[in-house]
Amino acid sequence: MNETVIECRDVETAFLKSLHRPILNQVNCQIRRGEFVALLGLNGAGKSTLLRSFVGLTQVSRGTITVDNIPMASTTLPKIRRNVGMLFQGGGLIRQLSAVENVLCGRLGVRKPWQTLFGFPKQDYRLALQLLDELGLHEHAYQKTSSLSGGQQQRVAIARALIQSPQVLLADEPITGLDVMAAKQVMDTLAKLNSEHGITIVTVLHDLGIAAEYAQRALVLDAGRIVYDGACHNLQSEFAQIGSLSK
Ligand SMILES: Nc1ncnc2c1ncn2[C@@H]1O[C@H](COP(=O)(O)OP(=O)(O)OP(=O)(O)O)[C@@H](O)[C@H]1O
Repeated sequence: MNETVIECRDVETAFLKSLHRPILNQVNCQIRRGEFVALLGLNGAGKSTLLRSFVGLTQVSRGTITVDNIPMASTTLPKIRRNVGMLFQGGGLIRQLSAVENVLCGRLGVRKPWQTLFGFPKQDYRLALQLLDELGLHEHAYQKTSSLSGGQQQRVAIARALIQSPQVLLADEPITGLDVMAAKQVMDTLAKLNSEHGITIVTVLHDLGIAAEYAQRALVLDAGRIVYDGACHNLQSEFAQIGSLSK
């Protein structure tokens, strides 16, 4: 539990004239294996930028990021990305493809083009269907994702991230725009992946109550800096001055 899986040391992005500051400003943080961490902060605080930096999608001008003790660099990125799955804001599904086809897209990075020329290998299909089954989407496997509800789409996106068997799952606002029931299903799914499969979860959230319910630790960002790193149960009183972080 105490093993560090992601570490940021003095991470800084380039100075942005429009913001009069770097998006990330001397960020230091650690994510430990098996944790469920909520990234919180007001709009524009830098949450998504920090989350994306954990998989090398943010250009960092200073400082270091290590994942599983591997320093992030262009040469190490493929190895790092094999172990870290990402759930993008809005899910990022291909709407005209079925749920199972979207999940299979998660295998594109590990399959050579010739291996998918005539369709994905049977074992990939079996795994994709098994994941959809585990996430309660068995009956929807062959349905176009455009016809699924928001919560179902988000679970397809989770299955797509899981097909590469990541040890860490990063989720950028996974419940934004979902109704209460769908949001609960998605958060319960992330909680189950964390508690039953030991997957480390780092998720951007806007709701302090949901963070307190699901996460063990919160990192709160303000103007590109981490202003709080600690337990979730006190968040409401701790951040009363900025009220709810909800959009
Ligand atoms: N590529 C970019 N070029 C210029 N500005 C950017 C870029 N990416 C992000 N920003 C700006 O940096 C700030 C932080 O963006 P980021 O998306 O990380 O914030 P956030 O905390 O996730 O916000 P939200 O809650 O609104 O999603 C914002 O003001 C955003 O407009």
